[in-house]
Amino acid sequence: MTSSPPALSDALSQERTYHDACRTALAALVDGAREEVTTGQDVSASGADAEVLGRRLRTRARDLRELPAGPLFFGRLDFADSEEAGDHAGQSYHIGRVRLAPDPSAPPLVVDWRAPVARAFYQAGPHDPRSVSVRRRFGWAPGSRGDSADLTGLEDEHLEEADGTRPSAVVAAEIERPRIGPMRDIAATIQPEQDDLVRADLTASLCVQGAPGTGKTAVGLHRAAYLLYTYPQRVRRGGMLVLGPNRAFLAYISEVLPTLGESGVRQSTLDDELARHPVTAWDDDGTARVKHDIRMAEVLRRALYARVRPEAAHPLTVPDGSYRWRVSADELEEIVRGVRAEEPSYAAGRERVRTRILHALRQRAERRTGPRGETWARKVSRARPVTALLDAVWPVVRPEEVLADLLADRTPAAVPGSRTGASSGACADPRTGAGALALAADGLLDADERRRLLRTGPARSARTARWSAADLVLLDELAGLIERPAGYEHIVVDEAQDLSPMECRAIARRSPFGSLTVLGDLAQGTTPWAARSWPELLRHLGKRDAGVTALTTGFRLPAAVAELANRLLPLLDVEVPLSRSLRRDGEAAVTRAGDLGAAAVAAVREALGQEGSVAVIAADSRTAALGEALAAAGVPASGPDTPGARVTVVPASAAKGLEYDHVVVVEPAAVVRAEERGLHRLYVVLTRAVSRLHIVHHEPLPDPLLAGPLLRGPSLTAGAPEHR
Ligand SMILES: Nc1ncnc2c1ncn2[C@@H]1O[C@H](COP(=O)(O)OP(=O)(O)OP(=O)(O)O)[C@@H](O)[C@H]1O
Repeated sequence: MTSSPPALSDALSQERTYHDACRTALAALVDGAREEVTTGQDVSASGADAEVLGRRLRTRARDLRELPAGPLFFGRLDFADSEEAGDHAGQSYHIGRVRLAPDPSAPPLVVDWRAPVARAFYQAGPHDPRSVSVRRRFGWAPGSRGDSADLTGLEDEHLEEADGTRPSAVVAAEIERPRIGPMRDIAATIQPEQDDLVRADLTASLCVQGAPGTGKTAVGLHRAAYLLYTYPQRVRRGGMLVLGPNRAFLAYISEVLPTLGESGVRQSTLDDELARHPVTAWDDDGTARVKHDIRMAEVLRRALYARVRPEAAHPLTVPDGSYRWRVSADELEEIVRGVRAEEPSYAAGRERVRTRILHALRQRAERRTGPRGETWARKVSRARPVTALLDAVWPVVRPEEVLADLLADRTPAAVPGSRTGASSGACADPRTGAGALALAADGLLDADERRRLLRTGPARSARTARWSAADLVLLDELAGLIERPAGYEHIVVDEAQDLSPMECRAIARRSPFGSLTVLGDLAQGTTPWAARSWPELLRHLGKRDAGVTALTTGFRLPAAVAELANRLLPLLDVEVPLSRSLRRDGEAAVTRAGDLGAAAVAAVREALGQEGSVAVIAADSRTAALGEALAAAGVPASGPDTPGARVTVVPASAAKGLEYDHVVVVEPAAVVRAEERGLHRLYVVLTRAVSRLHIVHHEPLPDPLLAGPLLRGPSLTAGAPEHR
C-alpha cells in the first residue's frame, strides 16, 4: 500500500536524510581504505605479509573507489516484532548493491542484497511473509548518480495484511524503462523464481531454459555475484568465468558485475578461450560439422595414443660409473603397456613411464651396491639412454603435430632404431599402409567424413599449418588430453544452446570439479550443431545431473512483438515451455517498400522521435549498405560493439543476447536465406525489441504467418496472454 501524501513526503525526507548519512559513511570508507593501504603495509610482520595485506587492502580500496556512482539502497525490510522474526524482530534493514557499515563491527547502514537476511526482500509475499511486516521499494530518478534528491518515491507493501500488496509500480517502471547503453543490473527487482536460481548452492550445476528476454543473462550474472559474495575464498581461489557468445555481447554485459561490486571476474567468449592461434583457415559447413561431432573426441584420443608404442621398446643400458644397468625390451614394453592401461594424461603418462624405468634401474643398482639417494635418482632418470627410450615409446608431442598429421593422414615421424623398424618421416603405417586418419577414424567416421577432414592444398607441417575455428576446438581437446587444464570453481555459460559437443567438452575440461550455470533457449539455436535437448548437452558438459529449470516470465518483449515473433515457433522444431509477457506497452509494424534503404532510414527517423536506443538489424551482407544509407541521410550509426550508441546497425549474426528499444528489421527473407538455421536466426532478430519492432521488407515475408494481422499496443495485454 502506498503511503498517503503527507506521510509520503515525511517518509521521503527521512529516507533522503538516511541516504545522506550513507553517502558520508561511504566517503569515509573510501578515505579510510586509502589510509589502510599505507599503514597496513608498514605494520606487517614481514615483507611477505606486507605484500599480501597490501594487495588485499589495495583491492578493497580500489573496489570502493570504483563503485559506479548511484543510489546506495533500493529497498527496505521492516521485520515484525514477533518471536518468529528471531534476531530480526522489530529491525529495519536498507538493502543495496553493496554492504555499507561505518566499521566492520558496527551494524550495517545498508545490507548487501546477497546477504541471507535480504532474501526476504525477493521472496516474501502475502502467502509467505517471512516475518516481514513492510517491504519498501524506492523510486530513483532515471540515471541517478546517487544524489539523495533523486529519491523521488517509495512504495510500501504491508505483507501481513490480506490486501497489502499489488503489482509494484517501481518494478513495472524498471522493466519498461528505455534501454540506452549497456545492460544494467536487476538487483532491485529480481523476481522470486529468478532469486531461487541466483541463490542456488555453489555445488549445484543449473541449466536454465528461457524464452527471449526472460532474464537468463541477468540471472547468470547475478548468480556469479552471489557466489562470489557467499563463497569468497573458494570462488576467488578456484576462479569464476563468464562465457558469452561474442564480443559485442560481452561489451553489452560488461558493466553489470562491477556495478554489483565485483570487478575481477573473467568475461570471455569460448572462441577467445581456445585461441591458441589466429583463425586463418575456413571450413565448409560439412567439414565443420564433422569436426564438431562428438566422435572426434575418440578419433583424437586414438590419434594421440597411437604415438605411444610399447612395441618400439629396445633394450636399455644405462652407464653408472663402472656399472652398466640393463632392462630388457620385454620388461620395458610391459611398463609402457601398464601405464597406458591406467589412462593418465599423456604428459603424466610419459613421466610415469620414466619413474617406473627408474624403479627398475634402482632395484638393479641397490641389489649390487646398496641404497641410492635422490641425486642419483635424478641423474639416472634424466640419463640420455632413458630419454631416448621414452622418445621411442612415449614421445613428447604438441597438439599441433598430432592434428596436422591427422588432417594430412600422415603417420608421425617414427624414431629410427626402434624394434618396429619404422623410419623417420614415414607417410603411412608400414604394417598396414594406413595413415593417421585412417587408423584413428576406423569404425568411427565413414569414407565421406574422412574425406571432408582431409586437408587439401600443399602439405603443411605443424609449424606452418593454418587453423580454422573448428581446428582450434580440436587442438584444445588434444591439449587437454596431453595435460589436463586447471579448472574453474564456477563457469556461467550463456547462449549454451549453440555449443557443439566438442565445444561442450572444452568447457567440461575447465570444470572437472566445479559447477556450471548453463543458460539458453533451444529456439534460438543457430549453429548447425545447436542443441535440440538439454540433457544431451549437459551430458557433453559433464554435468548430467544438472536440473533444468524454465524461466517463463518475459521482461523484454511487449506482447505485440512477442506475438509476432512467436508465429515462427511452430516452424523451429524444438520443444520449449510457454512464457508470459509482463510488458503492457509496445508495438509491432510491418511495411512493404520498394526502396529498402529509404524505408529503413524512414523507420529509424520515426524511432528517433521517441526515447531509447534504435537498431537496424539485417542479413550480414546488407549491413554495410544500410550503414551508408543512414550516413548519407545524416543519421550516423555505430556497430554493435558500442553499447551506448543511439543508432546501431547490427548484422543478424551478432544480434544474439542484445536488446534495443526500437528495432528495425530489414528484409527478413534475406536473414533466413543466409544460413541453414535462418528461421532460428530470424526468431533471434525479431526478439531484440524492448518497445517497438518495425519490419521493412520488399521480398515476400519468409513465412505467411508473419504477414497475418498484427496485434496492436496495449489492447494486447488484457489477461497477460500466454504466447508460447
Ligand atoms: N527481474 C527483472 N527486473 C527488471 N528487469 C529484468 C528482470 N529480469 C530481466 N530483466 C530485463 O529484461 C531484459 C532481458 O533480460 P536478459 O537479457 O537477461 O534475458 P535473456 O533471457 O538472456 O534474453 P535472450 O535469450 O534474448 O538473450 C534485460 O533488459 C533485463 O535487464
